[in-house]
Amino acid sequence: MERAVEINKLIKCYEEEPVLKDLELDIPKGTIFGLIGPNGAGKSTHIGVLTGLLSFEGGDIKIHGMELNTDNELNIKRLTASVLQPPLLFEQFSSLEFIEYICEIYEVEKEGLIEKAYSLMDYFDIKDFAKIKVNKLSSGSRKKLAFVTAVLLEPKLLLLDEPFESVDVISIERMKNVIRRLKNKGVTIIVTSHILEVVENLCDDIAILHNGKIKAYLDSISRKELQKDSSLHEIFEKFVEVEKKDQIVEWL
Ligand SMILES: Nc1ncnc2c1ncn2[C@@H]1O[C@H](COP(=O)(O)OP(=O)(O)OP(=O)(O)O)[C@@H](O)[C@H]1O
Repeated sequence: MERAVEINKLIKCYEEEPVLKDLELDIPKGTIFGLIGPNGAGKSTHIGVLTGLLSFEGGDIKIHGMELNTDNELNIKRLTASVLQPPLLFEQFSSLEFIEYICEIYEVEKEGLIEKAYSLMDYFDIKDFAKIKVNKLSSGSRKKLAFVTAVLLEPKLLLLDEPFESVDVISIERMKNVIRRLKNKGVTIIVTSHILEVVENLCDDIAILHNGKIKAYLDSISRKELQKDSSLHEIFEKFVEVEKKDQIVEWL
């Protein structure tokens, strides 16, 4: 099976403190891949490294067979789009100006772009904000604007860091519909989320990240086997070795 992402012995440190530790991970092309893990596990760091925004100290990463380094940076950027947490937006632009600006940088075909942008904004109920400055948007609308922009870039690899956070249930369903549509077109989608129900129902493969390493990689076959007896929640608890706390704090 062809790989969208191949990660070999990845080390990422903040101030010499390792956060990702010899991380190994291969993600097949055309899958919706869910990365889950407790707070501070390193999920956003992992996404940041894949976008090229964060440097790393050791190991190697290949995206569509290309080594992630300065030589290939531009080619890899052309393949990928991302929604970061918090989303990276330009505050003084209107929503539509932001979309147009990012699409111009990515050299997206101009013909029909505005129509496409309006139809996606309409689908996510943010069309009325097209001429409104980004700094006036609610956090859910900011997420949706970042998502719409990323989709308009027509990436082969879409990196989504907590795309559903702050987003209402109707729009979460619509985001899932768009993600599935992209998968059917051959796009690989990497998504982090704390909402296990969404991950469970959306993703093909799921990996559990804990203490800077992949503790479990659940593909469709191992998921079927494991989920015969346990929920994803239980599997998560097992792999992140959740400390049992039977009592709530005494003073409460
Ligand atoms: N810029 C930074 N400088 C120093 N340490 C950082 C920085 N960013 C993240 N960290 C640390 O790296 C670790 C991993 O953080 P990261 O945000 O990647 O985790 P996460 O799994 O995305 O967490 P969450 O689920 O809470 O969003 C944490 O211990 C965090 O404190």
